[in-house]
Amino acid sequence: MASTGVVTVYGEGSMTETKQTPFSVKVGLAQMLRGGVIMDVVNADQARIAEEAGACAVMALERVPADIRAQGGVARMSDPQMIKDIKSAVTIPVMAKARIGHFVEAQILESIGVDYIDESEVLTLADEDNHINKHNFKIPFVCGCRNLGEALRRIREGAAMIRTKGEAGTGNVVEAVRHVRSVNGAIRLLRNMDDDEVFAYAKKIAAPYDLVVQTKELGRLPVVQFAAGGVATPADAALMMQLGCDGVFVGSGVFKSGDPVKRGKAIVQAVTNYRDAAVLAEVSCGLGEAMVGLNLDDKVERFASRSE
Ligand SMILES: O=C(CO)[C@H](O)[C@H](O)COP(=O)(O)O
Repeated sequence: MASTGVVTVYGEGSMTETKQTPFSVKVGLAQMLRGGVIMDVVNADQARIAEEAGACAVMALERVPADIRAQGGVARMSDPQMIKDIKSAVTIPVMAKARIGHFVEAQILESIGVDYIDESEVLTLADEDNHINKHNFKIPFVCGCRNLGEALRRIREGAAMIRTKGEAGTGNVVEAVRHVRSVNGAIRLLRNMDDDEVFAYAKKIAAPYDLVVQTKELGRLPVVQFAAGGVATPADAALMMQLGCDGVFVGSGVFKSGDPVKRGKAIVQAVTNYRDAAVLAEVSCGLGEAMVGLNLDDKVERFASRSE
């Protein structure tokens, strides 16, 4: 995780090859984001704020998750022109979201030159059974997960980067913590498992056996693992890092707060200095209003459960 040095690139020989770009190259590209913050932005001005704050990449989408929750309706891929405007406004990588299973949205995003595609449960599902075959694309994909089995299923489909899902748009970090602990706790169990037990464990978590073995050997996922969904403060971001993530996605937490410029910078500083409580205290001072946030009772829709 963040403290374990360089991630081994597993790909050739052990995972399905893409038709266009070796899987290991996509995994390597995603590794370049380690230690960074990826910020959701909905226009070029926000993208400039994110870059200025030190974000390692931006996620272009038409509504931050808190607004998707509040406004409802079908959430789809953003207007390609808006994404192009964001691409022209910044020098850092630009990600964009496609609906789960909507490989044509992904084809469009690839054709306009986005750097990464997020196949995201934050958008409305396009296919209830199938995710995109990500090996058919030359750019890397990031996908969400709640547990180890889900992470490895996405990697088998070609995801070069994993983010734990959390509950996007709630400003509540509890689900993000649950999902990071679930993935990393399962990896700790796996690490201590007898080799003979791995066959049954792979079946139990519905994950490809060879990827389970690789994860056991590495003691971590074979791709970068970011946290997402509900991170709203510098302390939340540092918590994700101390729990073993490689970086953090922040959406609503920045641009639904009282002072996005200040909070964005503070969250980036917190991820860089995640073990330094004095720095965390300093950057947490005077940030203005945090996003209001939601307590997760039964009435709150769980985006994280939309896919397995
Ligand atoms: O959808 C995302 C990643 O795919 C968002 O970047 C992330 O989940 C943002 O969530 P929040 O608005 O709660 O910070």
